[in-house]
Amino acid sequence: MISVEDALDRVLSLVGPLGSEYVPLRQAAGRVLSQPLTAQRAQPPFPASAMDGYAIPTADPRPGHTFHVIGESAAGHGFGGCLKDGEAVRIFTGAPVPEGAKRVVIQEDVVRQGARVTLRDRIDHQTYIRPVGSDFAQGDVFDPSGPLRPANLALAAAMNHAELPVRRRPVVALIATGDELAMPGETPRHDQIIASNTFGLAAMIEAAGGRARVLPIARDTLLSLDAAFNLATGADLIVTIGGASVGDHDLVAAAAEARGLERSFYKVAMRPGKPLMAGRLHGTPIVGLPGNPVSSMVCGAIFVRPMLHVMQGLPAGPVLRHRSVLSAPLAANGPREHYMRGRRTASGVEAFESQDSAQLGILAAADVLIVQSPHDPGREIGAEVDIIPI
Ligand SMILES: Nc1nc2c(c(=O)[nH]1)N[C@H]1C(S)=C(S)[C@@H](COP(=O)(O)OP(=O)(O)OC[C@H]3O[C@@H](n4cnc5c(N)ncnc54)[C@H](O)[C@@H]3O)O[C@H]1N2
Ligand code: MOO
Repeated sequence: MISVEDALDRVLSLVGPLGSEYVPLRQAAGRVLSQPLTAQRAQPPFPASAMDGYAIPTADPRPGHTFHVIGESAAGHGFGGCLKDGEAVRIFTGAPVPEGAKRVVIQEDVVRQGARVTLRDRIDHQTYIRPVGSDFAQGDVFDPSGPLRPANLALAAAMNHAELPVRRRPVVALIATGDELAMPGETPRHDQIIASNTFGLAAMIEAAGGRARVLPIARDTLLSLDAAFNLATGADLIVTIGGASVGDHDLVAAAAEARGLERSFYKVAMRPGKPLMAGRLHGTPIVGLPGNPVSSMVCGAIFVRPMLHVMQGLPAGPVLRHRSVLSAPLAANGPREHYMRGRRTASGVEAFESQDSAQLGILAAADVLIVQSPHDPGREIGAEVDIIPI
């Protein structure tokens, strides 16, 4: 058995960044740029008014000062002329500030009578002019560090990019295995259960930027598993679920070996998730998850998600941990790193009493995994712990 850290290094060494493609802005949310963007123009591209009011050619006007209004500048309809002493242009937010203007006076600070405006008693000292390029200059480089967020997309649009160069989404072939499995909505035999992990993992993969290709359930025969591997051809990553342990019907490794599996490791000192397997099958990375529903989801979060990050060009590393304090004690741990299903409470976090890796109800109620090191002697209320939000 290897450590979780070692296993993560090994699975991450099986993958690398995928190629890139251009996608329309509207499809780029959550994708990762494959090259930095360069602003095609400055923003604002002209000195722009920040307020509704009057553009005047005087930087430091006095109360009572009067101007003759000679035209209007609206957003999308600038004023063509140049302001001279004693003149003003009616202006609106976002409109180009005319040549010769030194500042904008907001309309609340003037009295307008016909074509004349007179400044009221109290006028502030702001110019209300946004200089050219005060948001970004032409040629500025934008290279966000993570998946594209809504604000990033707005910025890319403002830089006049209609399509963005992004990493290809990793295609993940998901193979659930087991004679006991039926699909949701089917009428299972009394000795069957419903395939559940598949759907949790598919959602996890897609939330992490991948595309899940859910293949038909493979039965517990070498022939059926072989057929499933054939269907996985072309995927960027193969993930199997179940059949990873030592039982007579746990045939995933045997079926993969018959096809030339280069195994990287089998068994990790973690709980749940001990019978995890990883390697390469004809060049394609493969991860064999344990079948227990919680085990497969926890291994998905700890190993598959970071692999998908690397495939999209994001930095390699473990899932982000936070610190919290215990609001209930933790019992001593055995030799495996324990990823305990827990919940946030008013004063910290606490682990659920049952940590059975078959119980999806508890996983669904949990909002954190509390990480307990191997051989940890146990912790009192108030002790600090690492948590992983889920
Ligand atoms: N003698 C030993 N027995 C077991 C060991 C061991 O070390 N020695 N390890 C245990 C651990 S830990 C785990 S985890 C499980 C993993 O077993 P497998 O990966 O072989 O998984 P299966 O036997 O196929 O299934 C286990 C369990 O999960 C259910 N399952 C499987 N796939 C799905 C699915 N897609 N959706 C929902 N549920 C699924 C399956 O019906 C079983 O109940 O082995 C222990 N045994
Ligand atoms: O380590 Mo197995 O993954 O629960 O129960």
